[in-house]
Amino acid sequence: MAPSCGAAVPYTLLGALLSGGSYAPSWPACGGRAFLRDYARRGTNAMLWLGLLAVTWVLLRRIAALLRLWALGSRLPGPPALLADPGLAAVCRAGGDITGYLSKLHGSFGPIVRLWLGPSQLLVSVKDASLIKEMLTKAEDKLPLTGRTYNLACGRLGLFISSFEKVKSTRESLNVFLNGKLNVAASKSSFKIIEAVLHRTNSTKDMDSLDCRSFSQHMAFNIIGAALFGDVLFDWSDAAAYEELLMAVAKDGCFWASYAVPPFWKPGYRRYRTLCTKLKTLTESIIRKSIDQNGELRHNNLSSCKISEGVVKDPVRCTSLLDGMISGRGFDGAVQGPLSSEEEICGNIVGLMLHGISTSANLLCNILTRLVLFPKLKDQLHADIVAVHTESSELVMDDVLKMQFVLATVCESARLLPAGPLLQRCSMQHDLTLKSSITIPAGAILVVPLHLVQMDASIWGNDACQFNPSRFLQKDIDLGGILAAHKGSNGIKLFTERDKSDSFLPFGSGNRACVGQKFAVLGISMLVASLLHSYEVCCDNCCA
Ligand code: HEM
Repeated sequence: MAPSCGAAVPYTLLGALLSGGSYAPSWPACGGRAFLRDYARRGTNAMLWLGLLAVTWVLLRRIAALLRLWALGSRLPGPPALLADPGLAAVCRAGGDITGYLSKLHGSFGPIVRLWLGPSQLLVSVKDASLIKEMLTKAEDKLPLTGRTYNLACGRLGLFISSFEKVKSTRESLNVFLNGKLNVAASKSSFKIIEAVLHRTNSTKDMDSLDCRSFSQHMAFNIIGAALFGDVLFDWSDAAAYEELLMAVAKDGCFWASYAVPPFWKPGYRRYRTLCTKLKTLTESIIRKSIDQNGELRHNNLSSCKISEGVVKDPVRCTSLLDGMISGRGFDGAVQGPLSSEEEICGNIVGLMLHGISTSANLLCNILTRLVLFPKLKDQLHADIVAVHTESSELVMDDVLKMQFVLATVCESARLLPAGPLLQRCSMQHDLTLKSSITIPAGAILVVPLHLVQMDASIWGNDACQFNPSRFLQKDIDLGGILAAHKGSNGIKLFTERDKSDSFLPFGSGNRACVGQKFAVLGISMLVASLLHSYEVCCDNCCA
C-alpha cells in the first residue's frame, strides 16, 4: 500500500536528504510544496518551543535568584522584612536625611543593617571600619545605575561602569597617566589655572562679588582639563561653553538613566541626548586641538613614562589609555565611524571630566568657604606656605609635599564633606561572605554611610564633627605612602592607626577606589597654596 501523504513526507529537510531517495516516490504524489509547508510549520513550532524553553529557563533562574535574595537577606539584621521599607520611603518622600535614618537603624541593629527597597532590591548598609574594609575589597562591582548614567552621558567607556573586569586595565593606565601629570604638569599649571579663572570671571562679572561655588567649579574644570588636554585648554574659545555643557549633562544624567527603557517620547530626554551629542563633539574638538597644536598628550605621556620609570617598567602601557588620541589617525576613525576604541577614549575623557569636576569643585568650595569663615585658618595655611615657598622660586610639587598643614586641611575638608553621603558598591555574580559568618547575597546594593563613619566619635574623638586639620598631623601623614601607589589605584596612606585609616573614605577603598585620589589631593593642595601665596581670599565686604 502506498504511504499516506503526511506519513511519507520526511520530518526535516535533513531527513529528506538523508533518506537517500526512499521517499522519492511519494514526493511527486504529495507535491514538493506540501512538504515545504509542513517543514516550515514544524520548523516554526520547534523554534517556538525553543524560545519558550529559553524564556522559562531565564524566568526560573530569576525566581531562584530572587528566592535566594529573600532567604539570605532575611537572615541579616534589619527592620521587619516588607515589600519596601516604609521608613526609608517616608524619608525619601520628604527629601530627608538618609544618613540620619541609617544612623537610627545602626543604633538599633548593629554595624550591618539590611533594608528592602522593593521585592527584588535589597540595600545593605555597613558601618563598622573593619567590615567596610573587607566589603570594599571583596565587592568589586559598581551599581548598574552608575554605569548606565555614565553610558548615557559619555557613550561607550571603560571607567565607572559596573563590572570590575571591564575597568581593570583602564584604571591601571589612568593611574600611570595621572602620576605622570602630577610630576610633569601640575606645578606649572596651577598659576595658569588661577589666571585663566580670574580672567574669565573678570570678563563676565565683577571680581568683588565672585561666587565661591562657580569659582571652585572653574578651578576644578581647569585643573582636570589641563591635565587631560594640556595648556591648549587655556586658549580654547569654547572652553566656557564646554564647561557649561558638562555641568548641564552631569545634572540630569542620573534621572534619565533611572528609566529602564530610554523614554524617547519625552522632549526632556531628547533635549538631554542633544546635549550629550554636543558634549561629545566638543570633546572631540578639544582632543584634536590638543593633538594638532601642542602634541601635548603625546609629549606628556612619554615624559611621564620616563619619570615614573621606577614604578612602571613597560613604556607601551603608559600610553595605552590615550593611545587612540595620541595617534591622530586613530581618532579620525572615531569621528567618522561607529563605536570603536577611540570612541571609548572620548567616553573616558568625558567621564573623567564629569566626575573629576563635580567632586573636586565640591572639595575646593568647602576649603575656600572655611578660609573666609575662619581667618585663623588662613593665617595658619599662609604660614605653612611661606615657610616652604620663597618669593623667588617657582612652586613645585616637592614644596607641596612639605606643606603638611595644607595637605591636612584638604584631607580634613574631605573627611567632613565627602562627595556624596553614601559610598556604593555591589557584587553582581557572587555572594559576599564577611567575617566568615555574614553572607550578603549577590546583587544586593551595598552602601557605606560616609558621614557616620568619618564622623564616628569612637574613632575620631569627641571633636569628630569639628574642623580640625591638626588631627591629621598628630598621627603623621605618611607622605611616602602618597607616592607609593598600589596597582590600579592611588592610595594615600594617612594614618598609622588602623581604625582611622579604614574610616577615612572620601575616595573609597579597595579595587574600585578613586584613581584620581592622589591627583586630587596634591592638585588641590597645589591650587590652594598658589592662590594663598599670590592673592587675598575673603568674602564680600570683608576684605580690608
Ligand atoms: C576631590 C576629588 C575627588 C573625590 C572626592 C573622588 C571620589 C571618588 C569616589 C568616592 C570614588 C568611588 C570609590 C569607591 O567606590 O571605592 C571615585 C572613583 C573614581 N574616581 Fe574619583 N574622586 C575625586 C577626583 C577624581 C579625579 C580628579 C579623577 C581623575 C581625573 C578621578 C577618577 C576616578 C576614577 C577613575 C574612579 C573609579 C572608576 C572605576 O573604578 O570605575 N577622581 N572617586
